[in-house]
Amino acid sequence: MEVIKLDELIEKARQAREQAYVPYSKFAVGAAVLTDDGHVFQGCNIENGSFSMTICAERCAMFSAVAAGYRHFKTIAIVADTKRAVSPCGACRQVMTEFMNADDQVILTNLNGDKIDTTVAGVLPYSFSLKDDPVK
Ligand SMILES: O=c1ccn([C@H]2C[C@H](O)[C@@H](CO)O2)c(=O)[nH]1
Ligand SMILES: [Zn+2]
Repeated sequence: MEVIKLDELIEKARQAREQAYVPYSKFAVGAAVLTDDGHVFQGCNIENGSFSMTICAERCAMFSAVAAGYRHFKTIAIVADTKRAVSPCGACRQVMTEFMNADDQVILTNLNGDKIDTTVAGVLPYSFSLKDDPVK
């Protein structure tokens, strides 16, 4: 299996951003997740006239990987045309905790090339986990 470089994953996120369906916000976001065996899944934000039905690029990419049978990703890269590296919303951070480990890699970037190389715990410290449930 070919080893994918971080720059290639970011390029996949940029390509996915081109597919964003954003007639309402005009704010296009792209994401790409890397699985343990080197597969890449892309996602873009997809809006809806019933606004709350919108899905973010990050969850689109993660759910696409899950639908293909993957249950763990080691890296997610996110890109938007923002002044600072784009930051994922709370819902997407929570979904990351379901399918990634606390020390797995989260890359926040923008079209200017600003880059923040952080982790799941970095974007969501003290995250909720069912592992804390004493009944389990
Ligand atoms: O991290 C984020 C934040 C927002 N959006 C989308 C949702 C909506 O389509 C638009 C504006 O919130 O950006 C994402 O895709 N990812
Ligand atoms: Zn989100």
